[in-house]
Amino acid sequence: MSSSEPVIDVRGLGKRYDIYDNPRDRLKQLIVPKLASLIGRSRSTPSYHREFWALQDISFQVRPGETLGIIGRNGGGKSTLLQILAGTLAPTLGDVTVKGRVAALLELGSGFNPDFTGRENVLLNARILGLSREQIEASYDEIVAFADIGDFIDQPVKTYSSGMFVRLAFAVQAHINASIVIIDEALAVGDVFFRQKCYARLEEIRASGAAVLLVSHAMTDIEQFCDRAILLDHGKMNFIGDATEAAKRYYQLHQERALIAEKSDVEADKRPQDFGAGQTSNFDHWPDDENFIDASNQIQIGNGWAKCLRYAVCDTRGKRCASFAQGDEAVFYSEFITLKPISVPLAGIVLQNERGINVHGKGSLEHYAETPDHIPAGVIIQCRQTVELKLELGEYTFELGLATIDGDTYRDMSGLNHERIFSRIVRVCHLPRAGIIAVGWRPVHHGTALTHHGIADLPGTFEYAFKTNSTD
Ligand SMILES: Nc1ncnc2c1ncn2[C@@H]1O[C@H](COP(=O)(O)OP(=O)(O)OP(=O)(O)O)[C@@H](O)[C@H]1O
Repeated sequence: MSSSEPVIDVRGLGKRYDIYDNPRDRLKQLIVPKLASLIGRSRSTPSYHREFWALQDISFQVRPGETLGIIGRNGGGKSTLLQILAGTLAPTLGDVTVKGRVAALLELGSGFNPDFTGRENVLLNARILGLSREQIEASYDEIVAFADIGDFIDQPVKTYSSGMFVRLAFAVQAHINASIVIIDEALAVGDVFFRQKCYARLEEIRASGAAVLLVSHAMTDIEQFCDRAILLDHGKMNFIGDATEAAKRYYQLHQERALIAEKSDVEADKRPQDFGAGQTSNFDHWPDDENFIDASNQIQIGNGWAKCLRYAVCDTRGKRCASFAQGDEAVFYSEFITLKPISVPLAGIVLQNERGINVHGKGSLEHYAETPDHIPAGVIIQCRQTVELKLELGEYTFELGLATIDGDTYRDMSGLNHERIFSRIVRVCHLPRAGIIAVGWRPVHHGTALTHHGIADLPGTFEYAFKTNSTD
């Protein structure tokens, strides 16, 4: 198979479910048409169900070595699509071509027999998945080592914890030399060490030329692991393309839904506060115009409530700067204008390294910045954010964004968990490719040139104590 030939080819896929309000209707639907045809009245048979299209007009291709993310809000159709690709569900419309052996990490361990030992299940499962006796023998030790469940391998799997069960099931699927690997949130289970191991293994599988399909609600996984992603919304393909872009659109979609609820919060009768109209800036220092980048030439993804006017990255003297020494302070300035009234503004930046990994994302929310609860339309929001660049040497791209959240949530944040807060945030304006900064060596007179090794310099302490060894 040439590397450009797709291993998955989906064209015009549709999946319809027939919804019955009660079991009696289901029975009627089964019997009445048959009776009607017996008495020659099949044309006027009533229908006892509603049609629901879980997937509509889905078309895409996946090539060997590619990782495709599938994202979407709950009920978007992700699992339905994966089940069709895995062959456990039939499509209603369209053509689905899947070439090669499929490892489906959907309901992990569903093929295991609870009374058999782990060892027996591995052998049985691998056989069912199409491995020959020789292939099983060749990979058996690797599977057991990967699962890392110790002596439990010789115990019946009904005695396993759910974590052990998943580890073993994942281990089998990850070693069957599949040409397509389908994963539905399977990696959300297990501890962080096991997840890291799973991702490392998936990288190997992908490097060996297999195609990987990954469903996840964790956009960081999608952005870091996938080349492209499909965004499903109510069963339709809202977007297919670059994974980072898909993740952004996922959030945007999320906000557009939250927007309706949010709008009622921001009432026109809320009196605008004094926003210092006519002043150049409320800050003691604001860089001169020549330091700013005009944001109207930049890509801005937004919901129309505000737009970014301009921004600047400066050194501590307020001069435009794109190249810093490790540990220097960078100052990010930005100006947004509100086009509609918004609640509490949440502005911030995200720094990504050369591998596209978010190494730092922070803003007014995490800094608990002082802000009014309501900002009317027509106000220029000025932001100044400092970041100590205690980072690995290298180039970093930065993103800028403005979001909003209702005042009650902002004030009650300490009592709410992250998910709760996050679900109430409406993303207003986002500049995904605002610019690049470089972090280089710090010229040193004494001490070490590098402040740390690795991506981040984490706050911490180190102490020594010395004592004489009294046994000598
Ligand atoms: N057997 C079924 N009968 C009727 N409707 C169904 C059936 N299975 C799924 N659906 C509906 O199809 C839609 C898509 O479901 P699916 O499970 O594929 O979504 P999903 O994107 O995987 O959601 P989640 O993120 O919550 O897992 C949902 O509205 C769901 O209620």
